[in-house]
Amino acid sequence: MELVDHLRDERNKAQFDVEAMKVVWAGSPQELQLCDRMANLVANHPAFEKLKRPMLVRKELFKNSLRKAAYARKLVIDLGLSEEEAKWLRFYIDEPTYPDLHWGMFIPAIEGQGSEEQKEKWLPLSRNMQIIGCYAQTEMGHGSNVQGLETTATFDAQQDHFIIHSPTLTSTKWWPGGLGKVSTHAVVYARLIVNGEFHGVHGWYNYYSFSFFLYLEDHSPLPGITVGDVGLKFGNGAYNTMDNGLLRFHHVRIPRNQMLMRVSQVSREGKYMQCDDVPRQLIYGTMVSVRQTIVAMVSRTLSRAVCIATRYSALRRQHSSSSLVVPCFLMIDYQSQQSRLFPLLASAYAFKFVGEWLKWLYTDVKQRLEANDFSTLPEAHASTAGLKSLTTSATVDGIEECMKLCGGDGYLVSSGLPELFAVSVPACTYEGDNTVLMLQVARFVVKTVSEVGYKEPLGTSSYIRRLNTLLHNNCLVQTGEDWVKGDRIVEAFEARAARMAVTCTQHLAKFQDPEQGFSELSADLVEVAVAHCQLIVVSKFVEKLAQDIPGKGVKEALEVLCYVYALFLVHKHQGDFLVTGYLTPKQASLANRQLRILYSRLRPNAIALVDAFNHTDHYLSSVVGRYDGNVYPNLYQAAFNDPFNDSHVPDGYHQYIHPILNQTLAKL
Ligand SMILES: Cc1cc2nc3c(=O)[nH]c(=O)nc-3n(C[C@H](O)[C@H](O)[C@H](O)COP(=O)(O)OP(=O)(O)OC[C@H]3O[C@@H](n4cnc5c(N)ncnc54)[C@H](O)[C@@H]3O)c2cc1C
Repeated sequence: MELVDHLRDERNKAQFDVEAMKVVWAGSPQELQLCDRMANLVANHPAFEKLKRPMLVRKELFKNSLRKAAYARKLVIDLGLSEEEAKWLRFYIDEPTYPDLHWGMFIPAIEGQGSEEQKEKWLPLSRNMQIIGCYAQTEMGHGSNVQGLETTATFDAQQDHFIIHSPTLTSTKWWPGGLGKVSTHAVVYARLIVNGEFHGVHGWYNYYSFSFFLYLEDHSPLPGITVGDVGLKFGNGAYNTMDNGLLRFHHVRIPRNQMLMRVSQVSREGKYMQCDDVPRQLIYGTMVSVRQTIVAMVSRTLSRAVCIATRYSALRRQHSSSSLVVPCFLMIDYQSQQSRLFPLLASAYAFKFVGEWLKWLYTDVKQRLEANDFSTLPEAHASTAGLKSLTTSATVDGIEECMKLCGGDGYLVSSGLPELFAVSVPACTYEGDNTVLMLQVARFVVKTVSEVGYKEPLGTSSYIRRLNTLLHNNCLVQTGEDWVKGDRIVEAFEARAARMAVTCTQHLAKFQDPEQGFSELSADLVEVAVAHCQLIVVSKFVEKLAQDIPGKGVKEALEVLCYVYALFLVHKHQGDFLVTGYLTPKQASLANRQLRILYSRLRPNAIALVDAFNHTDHYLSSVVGRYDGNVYPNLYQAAFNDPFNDSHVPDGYHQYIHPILNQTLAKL
């Protein structure tokens, strides 16, 4: 049968070289090739089928995910895949499972916090997956409040052991992925008690981590350990493939050398020592690394939702208001649809580029830390925390919007969007609750503002050096075209962020107790942090455009996306820009008018821009987002693929419907 491309006309409208844009999106020709290879390896392997996943009950679902993880491991071994290739293989399998935590948290924790000897012992075992580990920090009563962690590790000098104990119900380790059923080992965070003295109660990095066995040979828990799964989570399929666990200790003894001892140690005699040559700040480096990975991945998640909604919008026809009989309008041609969809398309690209920059930042910070230079650490920490928060929140909201953009069919599991939403929501919570992270960013920004004059702001906060100019010079825009200039846009975001930060800093100064002030103004402080982070995203997009970008029309298409992203934010947050006095109402309205012009320039490129994400149909797993656009026959078929349609007579029909029809309910 001849394959028909229902989106061919849309693809023909593209004004840029899609293959060149694929390279820009992937980061390099090598990355494109790598991702393409791994995506197709997964798409063509029967073990990684995923359409039935939302129909499975938890136990079947979990077994299915274990099967996939085993096949993935087998492929890694059989094909001799590198760690980088294996990472992309797992990504395209598209199912949260224990290896995510094993590779993403357990191994980095040992690498970052284990002594050389411990690394030599545990890393080969971990990398061969002869042991499987998880990362157990959160407790039932203490998530964001890491200072409150209650699990204790008491040193027993006589036996050269630590005794790990959960003194209260609220000290139960709660949520760690991979812990519930699979992990043989855990890195557990606990308060260290040596000679009756607590060590480290002043911050999360003062907690101590221990890596040890949880199970006996037959996979029954070691004596004193209670372990299990926290229970069913939101959504069908979604994050339920992961065994997020609970863990309690009843005076569990582990050898002293199970404490991760790179940063501090306890000697055989029970002497606690900080290792002077290894800075504790190194642990921040791990956080920066994990969060920058989240930002890198989340742009792909948003791109996936946007790809589905854009393709469906470019296929589905509606009636025009003048003719209610002849369907003529494509959904994508409604201005209102464009004003909801195109900013999300632009956001996916914006987040991709800021993710690339974060990757660079992490490498830079790592090199500096190794050379004992901590000068950029606070700024790097604030940037990664803030961008993790900003991008994951926007992505989750964006997926929900994409669902609505597809109308009723977006709500069907077969659209791929409900499960994508359900699996993505927790990214707003894990690795730091997004609001709590924004408050940390706000602290950093306010501190930077208050130190102006005697401490030089660095990197992404260097705009604060020009505080005077930013506070007093208002926007110079006179025409709509004035809005599509990179330096003007960046200056607008700088002025807004600087003015909001200064106002908040002044309000905080009125409080005698700074912490009380911080608490009372926390809602405003979050907005300061959002303004600071949006400035980072906008300025990194503008910086990207200053680079040499090959390919016919590619740079021009990206310019449109950049200004759509920025002007959409100006429009959405125009209250900030107006209240701070930087913009006049006329300038705000010019921005909005220019945004509409940009939407019309983006329109012909819309399908090509989502094709440039290079997503396979397997990865999208969406009937309405298929590459060929052949939606309706497949949507119809998907309904009949649901086992619920196996029979016309559902279970319970005779028992509960007949009595109503036959008027025999009295016998029920
Ligand atoms: C799917 C999933 C996987 C996870 N995986 C792991 C894992 O592998 N290992 C692990 O150790 N943990 C894991 N976690 C736990 C996760 O790290 C915590 O859920 C997270 O730190 C938030 O803590 P919490 O749930 O206690 O929420 P809370 O901290 O209780 O937050 C609840 C609400 O209070 C607000 N809030 C909290 N503190 C403040 C404050 N100071 N100021 C203002 N508002 C505040 C928050 O914004 C939020 O709205 C996972 C969680 C999920 C959902």
